Amino acid sequence: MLDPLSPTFTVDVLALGIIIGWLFVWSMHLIAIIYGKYRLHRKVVKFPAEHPYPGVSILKPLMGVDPHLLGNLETFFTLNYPKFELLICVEDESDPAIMIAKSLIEKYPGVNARLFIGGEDVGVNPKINNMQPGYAAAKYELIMISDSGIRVKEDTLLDMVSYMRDDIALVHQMPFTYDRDGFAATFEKIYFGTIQSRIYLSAEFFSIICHTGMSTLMRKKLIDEVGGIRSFGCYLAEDYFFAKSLRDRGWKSCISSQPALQNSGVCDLSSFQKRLSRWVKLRVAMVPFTMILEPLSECLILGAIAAMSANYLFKWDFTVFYLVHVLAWFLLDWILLCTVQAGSVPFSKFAFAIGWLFREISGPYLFVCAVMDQTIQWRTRTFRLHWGGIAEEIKPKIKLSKICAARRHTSCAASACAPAHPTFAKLSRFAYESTHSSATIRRGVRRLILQQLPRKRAANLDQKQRAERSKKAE
Ligand SMILES: CCCCCCCC/C=C\CCCCCCCC(=O)N[C@@H](CO)[C@H](O)/C=C/CCCCCCCCCCCCC
Ligand SMILES: O=c1ccn([C@@H]2O[C@H](COP(=O)(O)OP(=O)(O)O[C@H]3OC[C@@H](O)[C@H](O)[C@H]3O)[C@@H](O)[C@H]2O)c(=O)[nH]1
Repeated sequence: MLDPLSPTFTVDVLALGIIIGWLFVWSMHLIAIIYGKYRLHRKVVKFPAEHPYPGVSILKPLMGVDPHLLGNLETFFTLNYPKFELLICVEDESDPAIMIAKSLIEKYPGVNARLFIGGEDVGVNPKINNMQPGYAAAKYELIMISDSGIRVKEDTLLDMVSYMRDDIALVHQMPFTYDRDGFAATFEKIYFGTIQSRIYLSAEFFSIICHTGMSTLMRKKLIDEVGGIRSFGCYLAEDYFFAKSLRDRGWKSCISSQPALQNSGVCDLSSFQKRLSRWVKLRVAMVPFTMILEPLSECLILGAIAAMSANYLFKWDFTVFYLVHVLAWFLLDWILLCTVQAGSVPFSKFAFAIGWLFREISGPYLFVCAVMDQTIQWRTRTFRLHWGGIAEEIKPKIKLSKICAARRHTSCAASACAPAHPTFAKLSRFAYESTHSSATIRRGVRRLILQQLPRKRAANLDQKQRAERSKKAE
């Protein structure tokens, strides 16, 4: 029994609290697996004939090109849904994504698709600024926001709309990944299919807001009620605040049955870790309790403190407790991943073990690094977040005209490579994610081209640029 007068009372309570928290996390494992099996990958329920489908305006904010953009975007042109429009938004008039969008618009004249170039400066969030002209032109009652790296199945929109019941205002797809090759892709799938799915499905089960805005369907009139998407432009995590604003007005949100298939052509460990680190900073600023709970809910950390507590309270062997804890966690993560994938994963169990260990070891380290650094880098811009989630741009975007020159360089180089050539992805990432000056970008792009293109092609490219420059000088 706990005795408040005992000198060890505080330690006793702490140890007991840790064991209760540890049991709670195990219940989250079970909830995620059971709820995931029940909620995900269900057959799409069609509307009865007398009930017309609501129209959907799909906003596609694009920035830059990667080797999968064409294929991903094309899946939206082949959606099986009776009434939708595609509003493709590109901020920069020299962005090569425009060419891709135009080629698809031409290829599918039967699809109601329009291109909005230039964006509108309505806040700090560049994704909102980019989408604003498209949003202003949207004519249907539902809007879908879908990021550039998302791929859809023919019936994805039907699936999402079927969850938009009378009391629901927001339906989102739980982030997951499309099957791709390579260790980075394996790592991404493991991250989204284990830790992220566990939190997402448990939060959904307990009706806690946990909305990532890569693929979201919302009632437009409810967003218009608070001034449209421009009212969320002061936040970087507009997705969380969309859900919060609707929840505060008494509306519900839910996940759809199909998880989101992220299929960006830029798939490497460093970009992914940067993205996760940006998300950690957003979460900590918006929901500060995650600063404590997030590291404490990591397998290796929680296992260690729970083993110490069990050893202190019940004299159980630390090492045996810890090893059983890690093994059971690993097995439940495998089951959850298979549940979210709904089929076999595109890698071996050995690859899973390596990827899982790497995720578990790097997760806490990444978290600490993210919390220590106050600034947020998103594509070409740098921001600082204030408590509550309001963002401020601290390093203005590299001047448009300058970065355009670097981008022209990139697309020129890209057309010289085969589209699937790894150089293409490298060049895109370099030019679009870089916060260096445009001269540095140009130098770097040039170095990459010279390193990786066959000599003759590189020389041609160089000659072409020199000719261009002397023409300009004239
Ligand atoms: C006793 C254990 C409690 C566990 C607390 C776990 C804390 C969170 C741990 C890991 C985070 C995993 C990722 C969750 C998905 C969020 C992805 C994301 O960051 N997206 C942002 C960018 O798009 C977006 O702006 C953020 C949206 C949601 C942020 C809110 C996160 C809070 C989640 C808390 C859920 C606790 C569920 C526990 C159930 C009782
Ligand atoms: O400057 C930018 C950056 C991004 N975007 C667009 O915003 C979308 C998401 O961008 P990224 O893929 O870089 O970022 P993430 O996947 O991390 O986004 C995620 O986290 C931040 C949230 O605000 C987003 O809603 C969520 O999708 C893309 O469609 C991209 O084209 C812009 O339009 N302009």
